[in-house]
Amino acid sequence: MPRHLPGAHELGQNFLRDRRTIDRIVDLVARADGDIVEWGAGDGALTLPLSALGRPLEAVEIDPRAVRALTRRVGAHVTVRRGDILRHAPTPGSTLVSNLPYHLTTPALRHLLRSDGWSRAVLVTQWEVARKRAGVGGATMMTAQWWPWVETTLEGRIPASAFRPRPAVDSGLLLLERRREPHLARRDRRAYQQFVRGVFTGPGRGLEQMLRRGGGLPAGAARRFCDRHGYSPRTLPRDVVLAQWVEAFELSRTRTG
Ligand SMILES: C[S@@+](CC[C@H](N)C(=O)[O-])C[C@H]1O[C@@H](n2cnc3c(N)ncnc32)[C@H](O)[C@@H]1O
Repeated sequence: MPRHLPGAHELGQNFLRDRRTIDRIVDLVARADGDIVEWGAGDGALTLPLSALGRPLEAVEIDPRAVRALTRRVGAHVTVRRGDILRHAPTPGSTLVSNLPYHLTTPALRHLLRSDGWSRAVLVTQWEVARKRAGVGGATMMTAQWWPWVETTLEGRIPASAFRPRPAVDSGLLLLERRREPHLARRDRRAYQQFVRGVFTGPGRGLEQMLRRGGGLPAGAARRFCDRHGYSPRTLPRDVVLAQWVEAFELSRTRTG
């Protein structure tokens, strides 16, 4: 019996067909040196223009038909590998590029953030995801958890008409850069991320209560923190900006009322 191969839709195969968008992505990648890693190469819409930069390029793709076809079209400095992006570790110092398959956006972002190798990432995601990840109109828990180490910038909107087949929604172009000078030490990452999770998921109606009950801040410290930054009882964790997350985390560790 033939082995089942997932169809184009199941694999999130919405290929980029817009020259200007492809050029913008290549331009963002060209601003840094080092190896390039592409997650989800598909038919090479990005792989081939990226390969013209002449840098070592590793392209990972799960669809064996696409891997075979693309392998025939690239030069010796490009490796096309069949693999799962959720298990792939980008090489140290690399720039990671991906027009992410829609159905894997969140796990792929999580996997990317937990991988230590890459230094920048240029990503295409659904528009709403891109806005949220960049903290536009409020930060998500994942954004806040990685903010001290990774800067995320929304580089623009990509119309649905730039893809084939055409998806239901527009996309966004995201640039993630690992900070050269992080706002917290690497050794604090686990504790900081647990603190942010505690505040986001903590019981309470507004930030002050959530800082106390979810983040463990003494009552007086939580109140003074909110007063100092003009946070009202209706302020939510998503309204807190990077510098104040770091400050609240430091306060949670001093634990003086
Ligand atoms: C949105 S398409 C992008 C294709 C191409 N890079 C482009 O921009 O036109 C996503 C690609 O990821 C591939 N893909 C889906 N799931 C994958 C996985 N778990 N690991 C590797 N590639 C995957 C799909 O087969 C598809 O080629």
